[in-house]
Amino acid sequence: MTEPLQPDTETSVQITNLTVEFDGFRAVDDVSLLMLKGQIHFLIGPNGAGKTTLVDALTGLVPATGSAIYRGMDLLAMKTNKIIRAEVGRTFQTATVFDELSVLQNLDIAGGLRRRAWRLPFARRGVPDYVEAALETIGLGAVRDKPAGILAHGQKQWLEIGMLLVQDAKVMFLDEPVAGMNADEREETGELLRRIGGDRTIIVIEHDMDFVRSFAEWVTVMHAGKLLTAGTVEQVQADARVQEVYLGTAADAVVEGEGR
Ligand SMILES: Nc1ncnc2c1ncn2[C@@H]1O[C@H](COP(=O)(O)OP(=O)(O)OP(=O)(O)O)[C@@H](O)[C@H]1O
Repeated sequence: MTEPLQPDTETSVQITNLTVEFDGFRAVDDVSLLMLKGQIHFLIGPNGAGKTTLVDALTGLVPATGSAIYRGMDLLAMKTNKIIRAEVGRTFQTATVFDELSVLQNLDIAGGLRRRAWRLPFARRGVPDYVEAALETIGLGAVRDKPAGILAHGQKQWLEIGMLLVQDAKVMFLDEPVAGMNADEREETGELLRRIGGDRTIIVIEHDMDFVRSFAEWVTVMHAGKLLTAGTVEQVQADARVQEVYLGTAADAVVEGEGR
């Protein structure tokens, strides 16, 4: 693996030779890359490139070989609940909120995951400060007592991000957060990512290239399980191999060892 291109930034997760096999099929094939603190990092690539599987491996959902070092721990050797407690969280392509519970209750329960004790919100008075803060950050104060099930699609995604905030996730993996959103919602989501960035590491799997262009600080491109290339939006867009894989004309254009 080559050295980071931005040596003044701090590595958050160092992934080395990460491989996931399903019955002999390599969905993620020997991927090495760095995720830097304070950076909005996009993971792109055609369907089936292995993006979600990579995040599944980093969040304990599928077994993988290689290593993913975060705060001196190997995420690949940890179970999901331990990974959450280590302040690494994720959202899914389909929002996973509890529809019948209110926005506030969803946030409170997510906070409970971090506190370990499963303290249902009904049993308690008042709203913890960090829940209020998350509510404000995601802009859902006006619907705090509404059941999550009635939220618009975009609002559900923001609630999911709020659920990571109350867990105090320092590394957040977001799987296609703007899929199905209108232009205004996409813009608001991008602004939200900037607001919560700070000292967090934010990894976004995304197909919406306008969104990537507007908000990516770093882009990693995967293709057929492998790392194709990585760089700024401008660098990646100018890379002929990236254009080729998106056009489907260069299935064997993958080069190895181009992480940073
Ligand atoms: N549980 C599984 N068992 C077998 N194959 C799987 C499994 N999960 C994913 N795959 C395969 O691994 C490959 C990578 O899938 P993955 O969902 O990670 O791609 P992706 O880049 O996230 O694609 P998309 O953008 O369409 O979500 C695909 O060929 C997929 O069919």
